[in-house]
Amino acid sequence: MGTAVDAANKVVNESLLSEKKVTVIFVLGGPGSGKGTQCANIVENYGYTHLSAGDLLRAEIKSGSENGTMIQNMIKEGKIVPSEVTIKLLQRAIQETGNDKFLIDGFPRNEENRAAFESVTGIVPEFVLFFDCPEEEMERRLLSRNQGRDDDNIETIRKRFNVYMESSLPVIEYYNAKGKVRKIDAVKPVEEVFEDVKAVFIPLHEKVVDSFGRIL
Ligand SMILES: Nc1ncnc2c1ncn2[C@@H]1O[C@H](COP(=O)(O)OP(=O)(O)O)[C@@H](O)[C@H]1O
Ligand SMILES: Nc1ccn([C@@H]2O[C@H](COP(=O)(O)OP(=O)(O)O)[C@@H](O)[C@H]2O)c(=O)n1
Ligand SMILES: [Mg+2]
Repeated sequence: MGTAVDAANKVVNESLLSEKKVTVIFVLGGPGSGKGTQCANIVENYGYTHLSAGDLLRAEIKSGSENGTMIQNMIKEGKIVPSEVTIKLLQRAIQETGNDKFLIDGFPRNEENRAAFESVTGIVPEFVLFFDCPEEEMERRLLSRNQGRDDDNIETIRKRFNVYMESSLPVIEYYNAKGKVRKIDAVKPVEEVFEDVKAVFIPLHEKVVDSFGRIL
């Protein structure tokens, strides 16, 4: 049961979100597991808005915000930025779009992220799409990503893997215990991984039509 403050926050945020029912899917998996790549495919096929927590943080650095230096240092060290910063960016992005369904990629990355998002927004994810990939494959992909990222070097990558094992996997376990994890074998080629992703999304989006052609 949440506290009175949690309940009050939830009411405020529900009204901020115009009491519209917002559908959220968390997209999780280690660094380099293919979250961003598959989110782009899902957006194209199923009309979700993709919100990458890492992209929002990098945009915040570029915008010259007062938090920029702190965020830049944490990313370089592979550390997780305090929830209040990331959640504000996610909330703003959710409110800016006209859409009502979102893929939230790379968030929550630790227990603090998870609990704060739930109490601040009142949003519970439909499910968690989890890209499961061995570390050596993720390392190979990150080292050849070539997006000019400060954190795609072997020293930071090792730190990110440690943070993933210690802080992010427990969040996936938390949702797994609630039956909310849809696990995808992410080591296969992009197209094959997307076939498995589609198998998760098709049942959500297929229309059931009766014998008169009416959508039920
Ligand atoms: N299934 C795959 N097989 C091989 N390379 C992949 C696959 N999925 C993504 N990649 C590549 O690996 C790198 C990391 O992918 P990305 O989607 O950025 O992962 P994440 O967002 O989980 O860090 C990118 O260069 C991407 O093109
Ligand atoms: N919820 C989040 C997500 C990312 N980040 C930071 O942003 C970095 C890059 O995240 P990302 O999701 O873009 O990285 P990938 O998993 O896509 O490689 C992380 O290593 C963290 O330093 C964070 O602090 N909190
Ligand atoms: Mg990514």
